[in-house]
Amino acid sequence: MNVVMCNRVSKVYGKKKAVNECSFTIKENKITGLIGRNGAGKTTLLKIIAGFIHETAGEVHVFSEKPFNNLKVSANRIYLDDQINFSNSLTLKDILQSAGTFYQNWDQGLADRLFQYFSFDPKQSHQNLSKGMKSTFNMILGIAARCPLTIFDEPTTGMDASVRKDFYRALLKDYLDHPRTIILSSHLLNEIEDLIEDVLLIKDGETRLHMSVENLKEYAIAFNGKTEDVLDFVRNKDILFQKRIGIDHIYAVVENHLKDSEKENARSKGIEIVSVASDDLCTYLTSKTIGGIDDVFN
Ligand SMILES: Nc1ncnc2c1ncn2[C@@H]1O[C@H](COP(=O)(O)OP(=O)(O)OP(=O)(O)O)[C@@H](O)[C@H]1O
Repeated sequence: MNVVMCNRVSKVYGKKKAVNECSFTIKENKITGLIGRNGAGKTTLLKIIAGFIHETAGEVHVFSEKPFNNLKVSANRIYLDDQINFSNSLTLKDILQSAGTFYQNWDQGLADRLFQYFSFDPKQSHQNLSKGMKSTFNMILGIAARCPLTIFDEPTTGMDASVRKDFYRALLKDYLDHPRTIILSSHLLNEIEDLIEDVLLIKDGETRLHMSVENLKEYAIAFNGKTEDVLDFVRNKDILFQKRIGIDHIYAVVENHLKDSEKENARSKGIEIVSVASDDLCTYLTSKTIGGIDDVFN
């Protein structure tokens, strides 16, 4: 079953198209990583899916309903980001307790154990938490709520490395016992690569790619060798990224549609064929130029 369906969804703020005709579906009980650069439209897209803001054009369905101001959708999803605010009169313990009355699948025992593990003070107010501690507290809410649709918008903002690791591990462990549909946005694929099943990559508000992490690993291939030989070899191919190495060498990345015979041909010319890390590939696919920052200096 599709939990999220977006068909040519756009969101315009004044003259800015934050989301531009995005189309994709997210199936039930999958963890999807929404990856994109700063300003790519991740938050806008997630807020549309959560039902906080209305799309300008296109069609969005969440649990087969239009999400904006929809009770069924809001009862079945949780959206967490670092902007979340709670009343100052509530302590952290109060917030956890009231969450239990709000979310049908709430696991108070798990929330309490995570709360203790991360050494929170039950009497503290949410407002006075540090940035990283706010994110950690949000994580507890997001995991213990066990909502059928769980949306984390850049959940690890401010977290230190060990808390980040703990977060991903806790989320994965709980997901394996209680599968649900989870969307996590991030700038960095490598951090969440082991956790997610699918990658939804957006660039300038448009869907650039939507596929499994497994397929993403095979999506591109790189050639490393003498500039003349490599450029000759990739002449009729779309170059996703290229970088000059030294005086007469180049590294060029193209989509991986190569036949074995072509690979052999490249090798026979002394060109090295190397795989491309998924994280690097996402950077190349969302870059404004095929040379990246080097183009500024060339
Ligand atoms: N309320 C708003 N009014 C005007 N422009 C907005 C508004 N919200 C977002 N934008 C613009 O829409 C674009 C997409 O913003 P969005 O916050 O969705 O990106 P993002 O991918 O989440 O970015 P980041 O990774 O930096 O948080 C940006 O150019 C941003 O300036």
